[in-house]
Amino acid sequence: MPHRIVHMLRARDAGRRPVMLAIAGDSAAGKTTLTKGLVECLGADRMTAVCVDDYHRYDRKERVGKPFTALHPDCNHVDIMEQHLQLLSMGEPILKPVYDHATGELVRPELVTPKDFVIVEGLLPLHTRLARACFDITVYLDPPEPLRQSWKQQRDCGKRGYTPEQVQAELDRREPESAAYIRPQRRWADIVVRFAPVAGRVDPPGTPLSAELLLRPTIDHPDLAGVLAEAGPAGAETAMHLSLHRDDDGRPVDALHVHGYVQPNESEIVKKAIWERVGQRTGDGRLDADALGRFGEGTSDPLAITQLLLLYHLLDADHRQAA
Ligand SMILES: Nc1ncnc2c1ncn2[C@@H]1O[C@H](COP(=O)(O)OP(=O)(O)OP(=O)(O)O)[C@@H](O)[C@H]1O
Ligand SMILES: O=C(CO)[C@H](O)[C@H](O)COP(=O)(O)O
Repeated sequence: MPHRIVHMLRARDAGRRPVMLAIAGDSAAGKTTLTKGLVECLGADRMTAVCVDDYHRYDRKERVGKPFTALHPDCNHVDIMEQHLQLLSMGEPILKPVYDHATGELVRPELVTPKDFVIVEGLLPLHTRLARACFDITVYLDPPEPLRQSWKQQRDCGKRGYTPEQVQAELDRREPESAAYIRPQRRWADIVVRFAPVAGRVDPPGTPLSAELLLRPTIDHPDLAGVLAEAGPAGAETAMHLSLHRDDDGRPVDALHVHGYVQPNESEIVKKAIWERVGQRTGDGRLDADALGRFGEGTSDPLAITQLLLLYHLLDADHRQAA
């Protein structure tokens, strides 16, 4: 079973290997935004980011008239992606294909040498068992569909030269493949992240979105009890609280709610408490706190807190390897 071999190779005592984080989700779900803050916080000298949409089999022109969209596994070199993920997870370099999203062309491949931490983001990083076996931490970004569609409209019209009608037609064409291949990856995530407004609240324009994080017991999460105690008694005006949810399979799972509408000083208390836990695992490395929570032209504390939690997991996985 090839996925077992990856686990065996990665577990054997062969020195340090990169910590691998997957961030999966549909187009414009916020993967690049989440990734960019982490890379800038840890530093590009310590972290490598790879987008697996670079494994598209056809360029934009070639895809016209094909019976599938860019979301379909047949429209991607999934087997080569798997090979490359295995190599990266063992610290080996790859010659990665490159898809230029601005022009829709496949361009010159690039040499990627993994640093201590590797983030792999894209449409299908958790599609196969072998790909999943390469990761230490897996995340699925799950914004409500209307929000994702508005992000895709803005981004594709603003940066990729599409008209609103073209974007809507493409979203409609992709929907069956989103349902068949993208959304099923949610099942394999250790953490499912949903940025969204809180239902029933009317907040002033510009209020950052809140975040709900399902913390599945597939990895060891930090003990948040101390952080929550510092945040104060659970309530609408505190920055964060935990609740018990039923997961898709009916099992109970912790849900962490991070409120975007609270006063900045409330978020600061939570950020400081998590930073202290992150700091215990940092070693000598420097971290740039200002890089967290940035999107487009705005800033968001729920985004910063989500990134901080992922930072904790990355450093914790590295710390355990060193121990
Ligand atoms: N937490 C957030 N709060 C506000 N806006 C956000 C957030 N996350 C993402 N966005 C916005 O959504 C848009 C799409 O985000 P992003 O480019 O990160 O998505 P993506 O999943 O990487 O897309 P693709 O895979 O299609 O390239 C961007 O304009 C970004 O500013
Ligand atoms: O879902 C996507 C990730 O951004 C892209 O839309 C896909 O990678 C290719 O699409 P396009 O034809 O617009 O370049």
